[in-house]
Amino acid sequence: MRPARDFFAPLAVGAPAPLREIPARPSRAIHFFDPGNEKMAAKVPDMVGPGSNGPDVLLGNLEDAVKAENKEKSRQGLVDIGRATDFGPTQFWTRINSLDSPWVLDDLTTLVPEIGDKLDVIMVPKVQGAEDIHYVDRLLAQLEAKAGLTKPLQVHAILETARGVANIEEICGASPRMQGLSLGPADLAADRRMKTTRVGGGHPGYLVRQDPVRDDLGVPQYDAQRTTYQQDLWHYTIARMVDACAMHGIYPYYGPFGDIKDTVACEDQFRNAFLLGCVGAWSLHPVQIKIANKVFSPSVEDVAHARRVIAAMGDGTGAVMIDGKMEDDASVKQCQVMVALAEELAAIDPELKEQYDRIEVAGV
Ligand SMILES: CC(=O)SCCNC(=O)CCNC(=O)[C@H](O)C(C)(C)COP(=O)(O)OP(=O)(O)OC[C@H]1O[C@@H](n2cnc3c(N)ncnc32)[C@H](O)[C@@H]1OP(=O)(O)O
Ligand SMILES: O=CC(=O)O
Ligand SMILES: [Mg+2]
Repeated sequence: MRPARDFFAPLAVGAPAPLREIPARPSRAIHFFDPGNEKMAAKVPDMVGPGSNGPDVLLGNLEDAVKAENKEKSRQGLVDIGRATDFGPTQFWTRINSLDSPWVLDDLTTLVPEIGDKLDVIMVPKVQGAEDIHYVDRLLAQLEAKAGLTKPLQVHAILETARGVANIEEICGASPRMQGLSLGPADLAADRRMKTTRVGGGHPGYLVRQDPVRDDLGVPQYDAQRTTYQQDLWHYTIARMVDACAMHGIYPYYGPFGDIKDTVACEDQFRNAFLLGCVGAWSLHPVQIKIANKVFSPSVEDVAHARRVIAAMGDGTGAVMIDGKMEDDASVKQCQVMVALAEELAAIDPELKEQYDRIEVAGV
């Protein structure tokens, strides 16, 4: 067991000191691209920069969705992009191959010396427990020291095995490098033996049905028309993820939504995650970037309301009535979360800033 006083000690001589706090950088869309796919890679330079059209995070994916014969090409493509690109305010992440794969060691021993100074976060798939994070933690420290890096790399774990979900709290607290968790619904479904064939989203068979109406004699009419309500397959896991991340001061994300054409359901799934406490989601196709940017930015109406409550609450204690509703110490804290997020996003998104500023000018 590592005693508390050693938690923030570097794990290799010469490695940078771990961060005491994970910075709250906007990361509404984590946009996946295959760095070995020339067409996708060519689009990366135009996706960099402030504003609501690009993603907050560009992630070069080396794991699933990259064919085995292309692993090396994709890794080299990522190095080339990392070297050639000035990412400005856009974060640059990678998803390495899984820890039991034949590629991951080369991923880390190549990426850290070559582009470790450009990378912000390393996403680790199929994390099973704290032992996986400890392995990556020590190896990164050794590689950072060797490469002379001055900024520690952060680590993001994908929650996509039943064991990972069972060990969620220890994963979040395994290292000061831990930046966040993403739900990996596709692998998680397979690992749990769920009877689905989709990448995220809902399922029409997962529902509850209204009780049968009864006739005048009180006999239930089972065959009569009854409303059904589709339920969210991912509610339990997302809620667990949000609590574990909040407890450890790190950030929860919804993962992939594979039905690219169904932008409406994608928006719904992202919004559920946003309302429950997630800060972003993955985008697999350029069309999903805009959806994530919209959903994970507080609405102008919510920000206006939150500012009114904060102004009315003065020092933040007591109770007031606004529009017929009671507001007190607890609701003002929710409003502070909303306004703090709006301010973070406005700092990197000029279009949003203009919208949020307009309500201030209008004096709402
Ligand atoms: C369960 C998991 O692990 S999820 C994470 C792993 N999966 C991924 O990373 C998938 C990433 N996305 C993709 O591979 C692709 O978007 C696909 C396969 C889903 C769809 O690809 P396509 O059929 O080519 O989509 P489409 O024809 O609409 O593409 C339009 C253009 O956008 C480009 N494009 C598509 N996806 C991306 C992307 N993620 N990033 C950048 N450009 C992209 C295409 O290359 C194409 O370019 P072109 O106009 O120059 O020809
Ligand atoms: O990697 C993501 C997933 O859903 O699996
Ligand atoms: Mg996966």
